[in-house]
Amino acid sequence: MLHQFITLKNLLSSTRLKSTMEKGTKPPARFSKGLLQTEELYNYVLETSVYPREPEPLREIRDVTAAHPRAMMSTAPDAGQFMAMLLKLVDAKKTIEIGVFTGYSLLLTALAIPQDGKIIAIDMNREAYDIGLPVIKRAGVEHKINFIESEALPVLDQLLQDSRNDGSFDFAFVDADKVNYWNYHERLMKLLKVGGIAVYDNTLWIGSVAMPEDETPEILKAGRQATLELNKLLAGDPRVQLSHVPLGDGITICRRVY
Ligand SMILES: C[S@@+](CC[C@H](N)C(=O)[O-])C[C@H]1O[C@@H](n2cnc3c(N)ncnc32)[C@H](O)[C@@H]1O
Ligand SMILES: O=c1cc(-c2ccc(O)cc2)oc2c(O)c(O)ccc12
Repeated sequence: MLHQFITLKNLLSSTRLKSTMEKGTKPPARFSKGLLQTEELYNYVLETSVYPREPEPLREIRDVTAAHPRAMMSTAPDAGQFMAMLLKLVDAKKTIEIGVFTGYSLLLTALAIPQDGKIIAIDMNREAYDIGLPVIKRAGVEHKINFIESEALPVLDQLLQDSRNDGSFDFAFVDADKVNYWNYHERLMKLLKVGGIAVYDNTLWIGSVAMPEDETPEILKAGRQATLELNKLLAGDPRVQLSHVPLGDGITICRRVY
């Protein structure tokens, strides 16, 4: 499906962009490649500031993921670099991740937290995780990870059954089914400590949030609607300080304030 998204996106933008340019008008921003002005600019950021500083195990996990038909689902390396910064800034020790896939974001988290740090990593499908696991093992951080193969909501509800988990997490990363992000947020607002951080991925949903509904490719519509609703709810949530950052596919940082 992801493959379809990307192909569709590229197809759509290149054909529409071409016809717009043939008419001699400036292409509207929604047709630009990626979230930056040009693909070249994005590559400049990656080549200058991201790849040279990317830890070797993360490069390896990108390599082993590259052959996967849904490889583009991995967290973007620039967004990952920013997450590693946040993890260090809040001195995160106890974290939770929803949506593991082959483990790029999981490994960057495991590398950023201390030796005795812990990550509860939830994914309903273990198959992709097993592709990245040898890299995680070689990096010497597997002992920090508790991988749970499950739908995420029941796991969060189970954690909330134990009052010792209330306000105990430093950091959460959500990168799974868009329709449930608000359900995850409601639970994370109890599990995170005050000052803890939740990061939501894909909050610009491949640029579709700024497309008119009737110009949005069918395949993006459900995710676009869910993301539009989530973004509105998060922006109006007084429990969090928020920053909507245009890295990768858009990430929204929420810091619990009470
Ligand atoms: C975008 S990928 C995660 C990418 C990952 N963060 C990375 O950096 O490679 C989304 C993952 O969420 C998982 N997922 C989707 N819906 C889920 C749900 N309801 N509960 C748990 N996992 C889910 C999928 O199986 C998939 O592996
Ligand atoms: O179809 C996608 C695409 C992405 C994506 C796009 C651009 C980036 O810089 C990073 C990621 O992410 C997805 C995702 O997280 C998901 O759960 C499903 C589909 C896609």
